[in-house]
Amino acid sequence: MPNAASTDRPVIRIGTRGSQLATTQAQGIADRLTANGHPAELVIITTAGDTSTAPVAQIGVGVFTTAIRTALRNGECDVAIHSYKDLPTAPEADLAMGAVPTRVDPRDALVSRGGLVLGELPAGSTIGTSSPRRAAQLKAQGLGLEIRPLRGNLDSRLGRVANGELDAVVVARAGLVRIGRADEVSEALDPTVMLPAPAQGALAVECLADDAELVRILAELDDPSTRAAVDAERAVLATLEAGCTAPVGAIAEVVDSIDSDGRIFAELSLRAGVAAEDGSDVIRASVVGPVEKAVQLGKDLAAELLELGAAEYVPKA
Ligand SMILES: NCc1[nH]cc(CCC(=O)O)c1CC(=O)O
Repeated sequence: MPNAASTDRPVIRIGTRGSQLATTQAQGIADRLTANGHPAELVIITTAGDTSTAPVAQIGVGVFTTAIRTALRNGECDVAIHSYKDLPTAPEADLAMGAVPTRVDPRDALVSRGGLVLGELPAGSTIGTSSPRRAAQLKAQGLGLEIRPLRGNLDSRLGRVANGELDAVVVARAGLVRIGRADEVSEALDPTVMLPAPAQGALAVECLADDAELVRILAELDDPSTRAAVDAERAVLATLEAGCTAPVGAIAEVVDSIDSDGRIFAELSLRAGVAAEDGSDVIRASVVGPVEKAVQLGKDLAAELLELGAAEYVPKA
């Protein structure tokens, strides 16, 4: 039975990429909307990122997201779902971030043949990633690993370990969780070793800003803690004027703090870093502050990174 929030609106059409990962995460949102009394279905949209296997650094910003936003603006769908980390940081005045649902594990994951953890991989092991952020942080570990390019869907990336082409790959753990393959993770990489991409593991659920009814419906799916964390992480990226392929990592979490009277209150803990592409240096900084100051915390932390020399390692977006 539809609940009190139900409306007479036609079925909500959710635009998503067609990969197994994308459709799984979009179906999760469709199911939640339907359960809330707002029937929803998926509309598959092909993006430049799906039709090219060139490194994202070459195809450019927005490869996975532009086509979905265009479909939203053209009325081919009512809602656009993106992996939040794929979204450019530039604001879009005609679009609303209707919901940032509770994120899954933001960490990167090592998937290696034989289940070896990072510290067990022998020097000379080949490790697949086309992400400058992952490559730089792996090189900074000084383990003598050989970085190899890696694109394609999750299934084909993992396949290159299984078929012996590579000794290991690094991918977002969230992707593996969403497609039900978290058991293949050899090691969830701690952020002190590998800072994840800003917004990794989070979804962006957008609609047109002037669709007030849909803005209200989507708000039911919002997780304010995830939204604050992602806002802080992306403020770091935006302030550094770095693109999604820059060697910039950031992770924020809402944590419990305790005041001088012993009262527990929520704060936002934010860590971020910028790595030299060759792994010769990683500049890191961290801050803890009010959750409602998420964006300012991110801006301030980026300013601190710049003071520490980050600009040298950040290619302009
Ligand atoms: N850049 C592609 C991309 N966009 C989102 C994810 C994973 C899931 C997520 O972070 O939400 C991936 C794959 C990866 O980085 O391994």
